[in-house]
Amino acid sequence: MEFKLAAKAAAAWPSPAHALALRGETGGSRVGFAGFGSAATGTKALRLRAASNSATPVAKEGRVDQSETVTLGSIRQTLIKLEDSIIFCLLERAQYRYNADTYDSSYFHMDGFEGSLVEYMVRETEKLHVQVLHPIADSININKKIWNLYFDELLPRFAKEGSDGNYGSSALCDTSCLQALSKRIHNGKFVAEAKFQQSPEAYRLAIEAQDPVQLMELLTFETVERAVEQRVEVKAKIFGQDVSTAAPPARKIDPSLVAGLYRRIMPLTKEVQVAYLLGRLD
Ligand SMILES: O=C(O)C(=O)C[C@]1(C(=O)O)C=C[C@@H](O)C=C1
Repeated sequence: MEFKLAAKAAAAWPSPAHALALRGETGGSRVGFAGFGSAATGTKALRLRAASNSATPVAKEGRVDQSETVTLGSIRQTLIKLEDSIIFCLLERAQYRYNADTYDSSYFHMDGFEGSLVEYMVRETEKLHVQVLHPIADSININKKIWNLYFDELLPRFAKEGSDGNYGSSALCDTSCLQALSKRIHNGKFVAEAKFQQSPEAYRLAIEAQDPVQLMELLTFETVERAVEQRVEVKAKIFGQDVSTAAPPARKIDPSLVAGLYRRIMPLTKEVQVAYLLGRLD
């Protein structure tokens, strides 16, 4: 499968020379990366074999949480904590080179599995989570877009070119990054539930009209978004500072990349919110 960079993203981030290496290597869409899994250490010619490790389904309860735990304030605090998780995941991955073989299915062999090491790792670490939301939440999953965002737009911009042989570690870090991004973006379901509970009448009209544009206007807070961008850039500067170097300190990752990433994350979080709200009265 071949992917194209979104024009918006290309404007936000410079295109690296090795981005082209991604074409055709990241086509996995059979993913849902909510869980966490085991590590594998790579070698140049990957001939990895592992026991099948399917996640055990967890019973789901399709009920709406009407308690005070779903408040906009508390969910925004969760989103702020997830910023740290995302930045630390990116910093972990940035210590390895791009390692193209991690994404090349011809370098990875597993009986009964067609795909790359990273696709295998993500699939095997997948888990189901219990939710306390309206049942519509279960049908909303934009992991394919998150996969494309990470592998097409983000990773080639922050991973150094070339290979260092750490394919398993790279795949493990990629899996953690995808999980953190997925968790953050799908938390939009909780944000939307909190907003609905806070102003049910305003949202009810837009939901009954099945009007995604009006819903998008209602749930958007530009000042909050600008504050998020500024905060994550500052965090990336501080967390990614290499203290072993003399002034000016070297950065393990370009802080503007993280701000750029959030300019892509927030619209996806809002997309999840709109999808949730459109089905909220079903
Ligand atoms: O804080 C909110 O109200 C959110 O909906 C979250 C979020 C975000 O993704 O950070 C998304 C939309 C808003 O415009 C502001 C911020």
